Amino acid sequence: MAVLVVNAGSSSLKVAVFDEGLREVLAGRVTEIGGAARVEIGPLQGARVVPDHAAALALCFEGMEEAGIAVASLRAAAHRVVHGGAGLVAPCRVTEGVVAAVEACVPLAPLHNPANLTGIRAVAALVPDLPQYASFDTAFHGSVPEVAARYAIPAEAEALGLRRYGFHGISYASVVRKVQEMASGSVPERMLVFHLGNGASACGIVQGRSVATTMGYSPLDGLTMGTRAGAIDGNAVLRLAEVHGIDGAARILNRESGLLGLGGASDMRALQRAGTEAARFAVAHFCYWAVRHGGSLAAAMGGVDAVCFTGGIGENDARVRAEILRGLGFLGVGFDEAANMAGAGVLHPAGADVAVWIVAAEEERQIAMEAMQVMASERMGKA
Ligand SMILES: Nc1ncnc2c1ncn2[C@@H]1O[C@H](COP(=O)(O)OP(=O)(O)O)[C@@H](O)[C@H]1O
Ligand SMILES: CC(=O)OP(=O)(O)O
Ligand SMILES: [Mg+2]
Repeated sequence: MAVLVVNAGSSSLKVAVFDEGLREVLAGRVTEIGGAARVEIGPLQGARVVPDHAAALALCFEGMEEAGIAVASLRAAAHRVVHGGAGLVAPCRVTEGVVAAVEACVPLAPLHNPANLTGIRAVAALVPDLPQYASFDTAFHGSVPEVAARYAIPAEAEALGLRRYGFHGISYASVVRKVQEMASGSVPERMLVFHLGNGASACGIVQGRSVATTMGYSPLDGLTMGTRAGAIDGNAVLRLAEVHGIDGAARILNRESGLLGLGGASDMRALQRAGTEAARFAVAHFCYWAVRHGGSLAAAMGGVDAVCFTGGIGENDARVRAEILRGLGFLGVGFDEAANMAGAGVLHPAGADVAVWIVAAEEERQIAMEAMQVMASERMGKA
């Protein structure tokens, strides 16, 4: 009996199947969804036109069956849900109430929550009796102090739910777990973690708990991203809404900005290949703002003992890592150029005060572990 994990990102759909001993028996992904996507699921490999997340999920089921994993053998499905709002703060069983709460958060995470709901509904349609579970990207940031979570706005505005929730929490939790495993139980006191994917954020983590993060009310704030603007003055948002209407402003800020708006492509690999002046500027903007925000998080922690990179760009793009690490040199961060180019796990030189690591995000395993914990407590409740 196995657990199917569905991780719908803004531009990708990742699936994995874990057995009861948490061994990964299948991992697959569809990336660059929205056009000529790449498909890597068991025997299904190559380029395909995949217009949306529903089509990507259908391909995942096809690949799973072809790889010899029958849908009937699944014991549960577990999903990444990006925005859980104020109410959904711990992994849980998916009920109608949970679906309604995730639906209510769609305006807060327009690129993500619809894809997460697509996954939940597609699984329910295919295997109606399969128990489903959800883990929330917002949950890891429940430890952030009020001073970092609140905007300086009046109470009536705060009452609309306008506060900084933070995202990529499943990834940050998996990084903390993996560093803990690496260091046999302990984690560095102050960790600055960069999750650099299509969506990008950074997080200050003290004693394994989030104390500050760059994303806020929605996954739009903070770093320059694939198609999202990152931090922008509220009055500039109002001006865009005046000229383009609210939907137009939302489209520009969420889907047409970031690397795409500056450099003509949202995908870091494509930008690095393009090598045009605009592409170079977009990459420079990405790195500059990662450093600026990293400095702010370091200030919130009173210094840094370790820097970690994760996510598609953080794990794979040596040039971006080098640029960011050079910018963080003032914090005492050093790195070995050859280790960085080789993509080794450990990037700091021997004897360094600040550790620098590449830690592959294990969102799917984290989600499976969390779902299994909820299942275990359900069994305890029944016993
Ligand atoms: N080898 C690589 N070199 C540079 N960038 C890469 C590489 N592999 C993946 N990326 C980038 O990672 C980003 C996607 O990250 P990922 O974490 O998979 O996205 P998502 O946010 O959709 O989960 C894209 O910009 C892609 O170009
Ligand atoms: C929250 C978020 O931005 O997720 P992703 O990086 O998968 O788009
Ligand atoms: Mg992602």
